[in-house]
Amino acid sequence: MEIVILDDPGAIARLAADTIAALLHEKPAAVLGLATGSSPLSLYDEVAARCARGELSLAEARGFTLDEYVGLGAEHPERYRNVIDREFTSRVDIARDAVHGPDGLAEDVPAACAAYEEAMAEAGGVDLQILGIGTDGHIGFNEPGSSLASRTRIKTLTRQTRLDNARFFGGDLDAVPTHCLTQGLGTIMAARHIVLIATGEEKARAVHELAEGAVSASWPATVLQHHPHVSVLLDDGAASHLRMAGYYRETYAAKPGWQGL
Ligand SMILES: N[C@@H]1[C@@H](O)[C@H](O)[C@@H](COP(=O)(O)O)O[C@@H]1O
Repeated sequence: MEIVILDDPGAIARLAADTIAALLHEKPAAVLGLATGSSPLSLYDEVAARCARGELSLAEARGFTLDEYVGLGAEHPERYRNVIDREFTSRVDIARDAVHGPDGLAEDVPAACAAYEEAMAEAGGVDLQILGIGTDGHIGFNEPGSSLASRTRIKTLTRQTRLDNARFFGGDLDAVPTHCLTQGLGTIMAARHIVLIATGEEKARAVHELAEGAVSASWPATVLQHHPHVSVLLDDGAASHLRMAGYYRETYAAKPGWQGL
């Protein structure tokens, strides 16, 4: 796991966008794993700006989102399918039908989850997975207690996650769905490269557990310690509980500029 601490949020977005650009240069039809939440927004802005300037094309790329609320109507602005269209798909040149997400309105939920796993496998798996992290250490919507080997399935959201996400629902906790479909931890672990972005002090405890805690379902993101290629991009606030912050800073500062994540 490589920990990169950058004070400037723009630098985090540029570094993550450089990583996407390098991948697309090698493999124009790359499969991107897309995350919702506020953490990747400046990255999506950066990718959209590069596409607008003609520096980057996602015309052949494909995308799979991590998760989806259960039961939000097709037109609901917070339905993750709509969020990802608004924040990403509609702003870059990726084909709209090349971006997929779990079906939160499916009648047969287990079948929809299995179909989603199959679609990802058929696409050849995710090349680069963008991740955020919840304050309780969840990734996707894999709440504490999630099996480290889990695959796409229905989950009950914790009260903490619903409280955290109430800001997207006008501050109304009751408006936040109670259930979601999410790629499992095992599904996320199958991605070839994972770039996790966390900013702000409210993420500091979760980031400490992710990088320096014991691997445990109590802090689901700790499963990433078993992944061979994870890049964790942090600002000072999110890095503020890291015991080894000085070491991570020195290590990254000494890294040759040509070497990507
Ligand atoms: N399902 C999403 C996660 O994918 C995201 O990482 C997390 C953190 O969100 P934010 O980036 O807004 O802090 O929130 C939600 O629960």
